[in-house]
Amino acid sequence: MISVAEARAHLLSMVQRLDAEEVPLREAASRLLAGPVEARQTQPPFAASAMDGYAVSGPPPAPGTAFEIVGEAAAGHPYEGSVAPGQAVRIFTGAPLPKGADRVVIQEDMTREGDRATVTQDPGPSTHIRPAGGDFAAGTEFASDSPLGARGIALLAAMGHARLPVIRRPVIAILMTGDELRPPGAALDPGEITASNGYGLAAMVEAHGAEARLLPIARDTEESLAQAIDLAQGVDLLLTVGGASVGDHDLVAGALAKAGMDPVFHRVAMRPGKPLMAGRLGEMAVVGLPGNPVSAMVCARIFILPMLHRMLGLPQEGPPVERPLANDVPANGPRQHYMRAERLPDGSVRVADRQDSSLLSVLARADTLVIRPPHAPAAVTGALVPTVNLSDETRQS
Ligand SMILES: Nc1nc2c(c(=O)[nH]1)N[C@H]1C(S)=C(S)[C@@H](COP(=O)(O)OP(=O)(O)OC[C@H]3O[C@@H](n4cnc5c(N)ncnc54)[C@H](O)[C@@H]3O)O[C@H]1N2
Ligand code: MOO
Repeated sequence: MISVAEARAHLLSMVQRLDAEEVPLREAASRLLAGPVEARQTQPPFAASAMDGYAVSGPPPAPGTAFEIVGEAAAGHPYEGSVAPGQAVRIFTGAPLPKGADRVVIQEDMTREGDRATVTQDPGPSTHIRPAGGDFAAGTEFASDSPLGARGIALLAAMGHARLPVIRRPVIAILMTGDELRPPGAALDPGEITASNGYGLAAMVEAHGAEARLLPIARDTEESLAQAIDLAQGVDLLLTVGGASVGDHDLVAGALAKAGMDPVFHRVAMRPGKPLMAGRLGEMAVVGLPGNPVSAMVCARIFILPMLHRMLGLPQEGPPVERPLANDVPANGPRQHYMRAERLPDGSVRVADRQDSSLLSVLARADTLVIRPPHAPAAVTGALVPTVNLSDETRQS
């Protein structure tokens, strides 16, 4: 059995950053830019009025100064002439500043009668002008190593990008296996249970930028598994779920070997997740997750998300955060234990009483995994323990 760290290193070495593809701006949200892009234009493209008022030339006019109104400038409707001393152009927010104008006096500080406008109070020093390029100049670089969010999309739109180069979405096939499994909602015959973890895995990888393909549930026969593995050909990563252990009906490793998979490892000193296996099938990485729902979800959090981050070119997450325990935990056995826990308002973590790897209700309540290294001695309330955040699973930028 290899350690968690060894398994993670193997798994990361099985994938690499994917190629770029170009997508319309409207499809770029939550995608990763493949590299820096440059502003295609200057913003604002021209000096513009920031207020509704009168464009005039010269220093701030004193109260009582009168101007002759020679024209009008509105957003999208420039005034083509120029403004001479003593003249004013009626101007609205967003309009290009006319030639010769040095400032905008806001309309609250002026009064108008026909073609004359007179300053009624000190307009102060502000010019109320947005200079050309005040936001950014053509050629300004935009780079981001996190998924594009609303603010980035708005800026890239302003920079004039109708299409953007983004990292291709990894395609992940998810294959649940087992004669006992029925889809959610289907009636259960004796001995049958509802398949659950594949749906959770799909939600998790989709929240992190992958395209998930949930394959039809395979039966515990070589033919059914071979057929399902065949359906997955061409994806970046195949996740099988179940049938990974040592029982007579655990046929997945055999079926993958028969399909030509080069095994990389089988079994990891972790809990849950001992039967985890991995290999390469042509260009495709394959990870065999244990069938127990919590085992599959925990292994995906610990191993599949880092693989996904590598494929997307995202930085790997930092080291585990240490938090104080809110209750005592016993000494650990030989496998690294990822214990389901809840963060309390004071920042401490309460480890759940029941840690069986079939208990989805406990996992759903948890927001943290407390990491207990192999052979860790008992730890008491208040002791600092390394933790993994589970709420990241549903992050969506
Ligand atoms: N003699 C041994 N038995 C077991 C060992 C062992 O080392 N020696 N390991 C145990 C551990 S740890 C785990 S984890 C399980 C995992 O085994 P498999 O990957 O072969 O999983 P299955 O046997 O197919 O299923 C386990 C359990 O989970 C249920 N299941 C399976 N798929 C799903 C699904 N998609 N949705 C919901 N539930 C699912 C399945 O019905 C079983 O109850 O092996 C131990 N045994
Ligand atoms: O490793 Mo199993 O996943 O403990 O339940």
